[in-house]
Amino acid sequence: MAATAFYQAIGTLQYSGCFSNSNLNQENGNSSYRLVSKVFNLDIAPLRSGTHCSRKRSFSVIQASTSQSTVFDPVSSPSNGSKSDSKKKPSEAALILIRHGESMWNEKNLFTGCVDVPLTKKGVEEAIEAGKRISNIPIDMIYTSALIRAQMTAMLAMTEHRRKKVPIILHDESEQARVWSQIFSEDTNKQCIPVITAWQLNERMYGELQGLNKQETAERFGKEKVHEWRRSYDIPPPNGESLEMCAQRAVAYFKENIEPQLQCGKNVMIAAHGNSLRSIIMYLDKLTSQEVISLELSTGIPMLYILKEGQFIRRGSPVAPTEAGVYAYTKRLAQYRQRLDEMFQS
Ligand SMILES: O=C(O)[C@@H](CO)OP(=O)(O)O
Repeated sequence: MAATAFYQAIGTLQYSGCFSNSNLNQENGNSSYRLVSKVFNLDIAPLRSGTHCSRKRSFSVIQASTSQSTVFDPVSSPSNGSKSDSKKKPSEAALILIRHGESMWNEKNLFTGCVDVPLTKKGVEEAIEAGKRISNIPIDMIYTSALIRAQMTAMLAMTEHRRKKVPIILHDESEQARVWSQIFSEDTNKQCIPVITAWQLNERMYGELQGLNKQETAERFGKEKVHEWRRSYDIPPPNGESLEMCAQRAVAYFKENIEPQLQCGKNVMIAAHGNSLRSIIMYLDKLTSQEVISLELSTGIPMLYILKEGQFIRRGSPVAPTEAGVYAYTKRLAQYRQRLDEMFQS
């Protein structure tokens, strides 16, 4: 892979500012550039298969299948190991974070928050492009917010995944919804990826700014004030949520529901929003409330983390599916890709 290509791709994350004066660990060190060197370093630590992970909620037949790793899958994801090592504790899982593609209110420069706005055509294209970038990375479970722009992004991205499993939204809003969305074929279940929607992953509620133009609001209230509302950690916009308040629900949800899946070896994708993901990244990267101020996420750019021996390691953004080096982040991911290559010969 040309290093410049990676620099360009990672640059679009606008993710460097927060590292320039941070005390992050070596993996996450000063800006994206340390990530670049990491891409070429093969991590050959042996991966163990996942133990069975119990889900808190019951999701009928699909749920059962997501926890059955003993069923033979010709391209099983790294979390689904062989019978012989199924008792060992998993030591690694992939976590993909994607901010939704451009929404129709991003395009109009309006504060959006919890208003449920769909993607633009550009946002659709960004989601598909994001899908190409993660098409060789195993995904066992998907979490999205309750908002359509995040759900569209997840679904569109999955149309590009080489494994061709079908993402299925698990409806558990009522007993009837659960019963009526059951699947009665175990074979079909094995080809599905459960998608869990959670309001806790929603964009932060922007209060009385929702629907206002960002530029006009800055002219009216002053640039500094609006920047404070948009990026400070603990100052909420009028009648809205601060990032701290958003973190209280989003990070709590992550810790309670998503992290246990990763610890069980499940590979997870989260499609969510600028601020709910900023709060989760703040937790993963151990950013301070000062550092998070300059953390900006672009629309539709996937970011990969590896959970390994209890630590989240940020691996940056996969560049393109054709770049072999990108998928050699770990031996386990490289093996997954190799199996896909062998199976689909593309
Ligand atoms: O309007 C919003 O909901 C968010 C994300 O688009 O905006 P900001 O970048 O100001 O947090």
